[in-house]
Amino acid sequence: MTRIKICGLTRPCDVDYVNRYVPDYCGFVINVPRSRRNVTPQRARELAARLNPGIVPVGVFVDESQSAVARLLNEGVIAAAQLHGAEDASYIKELRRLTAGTLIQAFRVASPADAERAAESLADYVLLDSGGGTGERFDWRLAEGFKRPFFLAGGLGAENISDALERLRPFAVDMSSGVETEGVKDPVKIEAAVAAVRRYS
Ligand SMILES: O=C(O)c1ccccc1NCC(=O)[C@H](O)[C@H](O)COP(=O)(O)O
Repeated sequence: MTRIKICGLTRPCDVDYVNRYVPDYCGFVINVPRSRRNVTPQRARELAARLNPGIVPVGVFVDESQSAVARLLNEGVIAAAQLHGAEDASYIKELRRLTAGTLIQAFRVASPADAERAAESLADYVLLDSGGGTGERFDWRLAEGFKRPFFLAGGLGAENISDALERLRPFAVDMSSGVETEGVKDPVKIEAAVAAVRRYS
């Protein structure tokens, strides 16, 4: 069954929405001030404490120090870290030394070389994306036949999910903009997106 991640939760009611529709993962964008979905580590703690224990909390980071990422993993605030910056193999090796948490490395896929780099990642999973929370799709032809389990992200929502699953067979789909209305999470869109994945699976 294809896993589902709903990313970019910022408010207690967003957590209530995912608790209601139960995706497999949810994401908090932590310490990324340029993001409108940014939350502080303390806010992430409060939101994660409200989360259904059956949903895996993921921290989304951009070039955060390994010690700060490991602290949130080792405290159990998050169970996985999604790395969305320029983190390289040495960064991941050091992070692995500090924590046993699951690591997801995000790649912006704009060329075949990007997909090749992603395939070599030392992380547990890779996430193929157009950017980070942009609501835009990348050229899916670049992910056809991708050789390891991956999260598919970028411009996904209830309307294009079955096409994505049919073509690319990802391990998981990750949605943020596509389950928002006027910049905030929309429970009707979350319900529709989760149902679309479950229906297909
Ligand atoms: O959401 C953000 O603002 C963000 C900022 C910086 C790095 C990552 C960010 N988001 C990651 C995600 O929300 C998802 O992994 C993915 O990019 C979803 O994108 P989309 O559904 O296209 O909004």
